[in-house]
Amino acid sequence: ILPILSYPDPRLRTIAEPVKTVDADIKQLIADMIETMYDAKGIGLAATQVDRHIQLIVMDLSENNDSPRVFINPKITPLVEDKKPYEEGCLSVPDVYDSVERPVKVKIEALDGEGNAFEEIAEGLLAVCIQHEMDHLNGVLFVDYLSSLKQTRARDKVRKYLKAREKQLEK
Ligand SMILES: O=C(O)C[C@@H](Cc1ccccc1)[C@H](O)SCc1ccccc1
Ligand SMILES: [Zn+2]
Repeated sequence: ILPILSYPDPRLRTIAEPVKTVDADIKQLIADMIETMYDAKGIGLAATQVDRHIQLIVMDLSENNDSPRVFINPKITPLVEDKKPYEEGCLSVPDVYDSVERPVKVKIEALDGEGNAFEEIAEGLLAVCIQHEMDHLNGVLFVDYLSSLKQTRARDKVRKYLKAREKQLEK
């Protein structure tokens, strides 16, 4: 299980580098990130969130959490102007949820966990999640789209959440 960076940690603002070769190290990181994502009850996780600054995203939108997906060096192209709001959360901004508007349909071009290139049209939750994760690789958090008042409240909420969790762990 890898530690997940929490907002407003500046390392979350790092721009991720492209992956050159999908070697054994990358495959180990993929396995570790998938385990970390399941443990944290997330449906997506970007390498940035575990302080590894490479263009790697893992995701599992399935019911029984048994079909993980890997996106390496992903490129996203919005296919429609139409945007829709979605109540987003983030494993790096625990206990904060708010509405974010994003294009409803995007094209994804990426490499899979074996390094093979693929292309996919995404709508619905996959479109929301891949754009949320892509933001992480570009040092962007969903709270950046909210008002400064909401960002202040988010910082306070995360601080309180982490303090409470610390106390809990000390017992
Ligand atoms: O922190 C992350 O990047 C993982 C997010 C991905 C996500 C954010 C917004 C909308 C969809 C996915 C976590 O999975 S947040 C927890 C969660 C779980 C189920 C549905 C939505 C959010
Ligand atoms: Zn997130």
